[in-house]
Amino acid sequence: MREDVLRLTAVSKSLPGGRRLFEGLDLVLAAGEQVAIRGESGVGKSTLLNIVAGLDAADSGEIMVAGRNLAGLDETERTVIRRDKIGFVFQAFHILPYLDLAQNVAFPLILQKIPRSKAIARAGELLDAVGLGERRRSYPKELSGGELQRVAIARALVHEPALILADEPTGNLDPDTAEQIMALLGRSVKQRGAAMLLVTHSPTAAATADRQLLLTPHGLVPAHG
Ligand SMILES: Nc1ncnc2c1ncn2[C@@H]1O[C@H](COP(=O)(O)OP(=O)(O)OP(=O)(O)O)[C@@H](O)[C@H]1O
Repeated sequence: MREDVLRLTAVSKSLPGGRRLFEGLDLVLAAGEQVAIRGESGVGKSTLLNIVAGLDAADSGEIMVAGRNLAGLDETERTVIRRDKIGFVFQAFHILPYLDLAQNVAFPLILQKIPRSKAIARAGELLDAVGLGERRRSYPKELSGGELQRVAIARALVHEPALILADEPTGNLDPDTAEQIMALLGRSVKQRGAAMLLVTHSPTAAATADRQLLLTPHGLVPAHG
């Protein structure tokens, strides 16, 4: 039996001032599964993604990513999990301005010490998949917000991560491009037996997931439409 890609057990988080964001949160993502999380602005959706990524700490509870318990790891080991197992599509794109698009997309592979020519070739394939293959030698400042979003998606998929964390991945995209991007993310998840945790306010993007959940201060509850 395959292990779950992500398992959260009784995760709680309060803000520095003491306000409790969420309490006793449980969630399991099986291989091949896409889960959308919705919820009011400020309820803690982005914070939850940061906790799963090991970029923020929960107050209590257990977070298992690809069979590894984040709490049992030191910062170096957490960095390796982030680098090898997770693909990020976050609101701040973190696209590096001094690298061209192919170099940006290849970056996760370069960090894994994949030979440069192979990494750049693979980045080109991903840029083709998001419709930016012709722009591979362009620099980020020459791109629109929606194009940068697509570069971030190509980079999130290039190293075939077990877990994709996506925060409003279609936020800057027109409806047609958004649909194509969600289909690309979905295919990538299903074909490889990866999993995706998607945070979005968009009912259309959320509807592409296998399950929709609502984040509330009392935990995650099933959401509909
Ligand atoms: N470092 C911090 N210190 C204090 N408060 C913080 C910090 N980071 C986030 N917050 C607060 O935590 C709450 C949850 O923020 P978060 O970004 O997780 O919400 P969200 O559900 O993703 O919201 P949105 O839908 O608007 O993006 C907000 O009230 C925010 O102001």
